[in-house]
Amino acid sequence: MTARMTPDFWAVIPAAGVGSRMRADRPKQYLPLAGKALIEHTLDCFLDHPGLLGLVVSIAPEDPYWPSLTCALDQRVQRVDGGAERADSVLAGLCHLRERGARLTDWVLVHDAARPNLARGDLDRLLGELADDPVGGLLAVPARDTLKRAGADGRVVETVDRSVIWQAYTPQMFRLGALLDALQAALEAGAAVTDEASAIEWVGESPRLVEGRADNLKVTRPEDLQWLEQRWAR
Ligand SMILES: Nc1ccn([C@@H]2O[C@H](COP(=O)(O)OP(=O)(O)OP(=O)(O)O)[C@@H](O)[C@H]2O)c(=O)n1
Ligand SMILES: C[C@](O)(CO)[C@H](O)COP(=O)(O)O
Repeated sequence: MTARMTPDFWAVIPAAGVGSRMRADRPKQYLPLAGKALIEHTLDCFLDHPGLLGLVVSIAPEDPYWPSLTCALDQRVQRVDGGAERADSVLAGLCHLRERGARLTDWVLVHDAARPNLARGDLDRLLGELADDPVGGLLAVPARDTLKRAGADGRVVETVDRSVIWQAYTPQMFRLGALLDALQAALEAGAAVTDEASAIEWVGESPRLVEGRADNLKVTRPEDLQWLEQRWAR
């Protein structure tokens, strides 16, 4: 812990996806956004933070784009080969941290390469609110709209109680040892692990939800990138 009142941390950035829903000429993390590649904005959020101990980015093995980026030369950034699924890419990053001497009790923040609009205030709130938490947790956004459960015929079955529904965002913050163990166990059991919290839940723990900004969106479809471009151009 430093005098900043937020704990020091490692970052793991899964960036080995192909971005199929984006339908672009390259993986979405390399598409241009406000003068540089989208992933460079994502990494800047962490590289600008004084509590960062180091950052591991999981990149597809044959990826031709990563080596040409300026951030690939930063001494604090290490590259590992990502895997077939997001969870495999995260696990590769965590294993690398462990092999390089990170302690099992160290905090690790996992953040999608495809979320370039993480606000410093959200990052600090996550770090500050979870600093003494026994489990860890994640940025999340409360459901805003009325929610419907759909039947196979495309008709409404019921209206869902939205007061207990949150959308899971990243970063997600857990102790290295706890996340490694949970992710390995969940993957070996074939459990669905779409985020880090799912793995922690799978071993019976309950991650804490820390409310974040809705504009920390994951660039998934072309309109998401257009929205960010317009917003950043203002
Ligand atoms: N095998 C994979 C798959 C995804 N990711 C990363 O996980 C994040 C969130 O995944 P998603 O938005 O689903 O990205 P893609 O898998 O690239 O997108 P799509 O599902 O549209 O192909 C992204 O930063 C992506 O690069 C990864 O590191 N390794
Ligand atoms: C981890 C995540 O960002 C939480 O919302 C999200 O689940 C990753 O995207 P995917 O489409 O599930 O791979």
